[in-house]
Amino acid sequence: MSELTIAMPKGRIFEEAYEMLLEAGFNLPEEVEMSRKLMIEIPEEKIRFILAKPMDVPVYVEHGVADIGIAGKDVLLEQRRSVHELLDLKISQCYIASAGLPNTTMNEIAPRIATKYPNIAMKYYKGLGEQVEIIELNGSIELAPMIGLADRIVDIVSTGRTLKENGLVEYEHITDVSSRLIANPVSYRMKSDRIQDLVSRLKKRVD
Ligand SMILES: Nc1ncnc2c1ncn2[C@@H]1O[C@H](COP(=O)(O)OP(=O)(O)OP(=O)(O)O)[C@@H](O)[C@H]1O
Ligand SMILES: O=P(O)(O)OC[C@H]1O[C@H](OP(=O)(O)OP(=O)(O)O)[C@H](O)[C@@H]1O
Repeated sequence: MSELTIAMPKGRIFEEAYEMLLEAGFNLPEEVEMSRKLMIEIPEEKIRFILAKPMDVPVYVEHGVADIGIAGKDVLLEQRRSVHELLDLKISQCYIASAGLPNTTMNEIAPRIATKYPNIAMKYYKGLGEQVEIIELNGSIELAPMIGLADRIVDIVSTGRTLKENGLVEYEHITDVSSRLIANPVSYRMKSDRIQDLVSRLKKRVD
């Protein structure tokens, strides 16, 4: 049996993904959840986990240092890396929307859009025929319209609480997001038995 390296995102996806793997019958020690280690070997399962920033998971998978990984659709749409998307795990469900201060129209000449997703935002507004200036931020995106940095934000919405508590309203729903199982194309061919086994076990948890 070949060894499988799985890139897991730290942060909010981790817990749900870890639960799914447990439910799918993988014998994972609690250590994976609790420790600060970034690489964890599970010899009995011939699995090695690497714990990465969510935005970096597709990088490890594209380069083949991880055979498979778990990544948000937002990250996949933003980065468009050469990886196979194998399964919608239907966890960490949310969506990407545009939002801003209530009752405001966008500045007609090059409206400013603050976002962590410059490619998704650019593509969206281009599709609407609007020329925009993208202001890239790394977090706390909702601040941008509040302090006059941008006319709109393009960001993740889940419960809507962050928008509400900051006096913003949603304007357009752009796309739905959930976490996906992704694979390196070469690993997918070379380790197809192991990867197919993982996919079918996880699929049972999703359906
Ligand atoms: N509020 C949310 N509710 C549900 N899923 C979310 C939410 N925000 C983000 N996600 C999904 O979870 C993924 C990881 O989000 P997380 O906040 O853990 O990462 P991050 O913001 O990139 O990391 P960090 O906060 O460490 O910089 C996102 O790529 C997205 O798919
Ligand atoms: O609709 P809600 O349930 O309020 O969730 C949406 C918020 O969650 C994410 O932020 P995160 O918590 O990752 O913080 P960040 O600002 O550092 O990205 C996202 O960027 C929104 O700000």
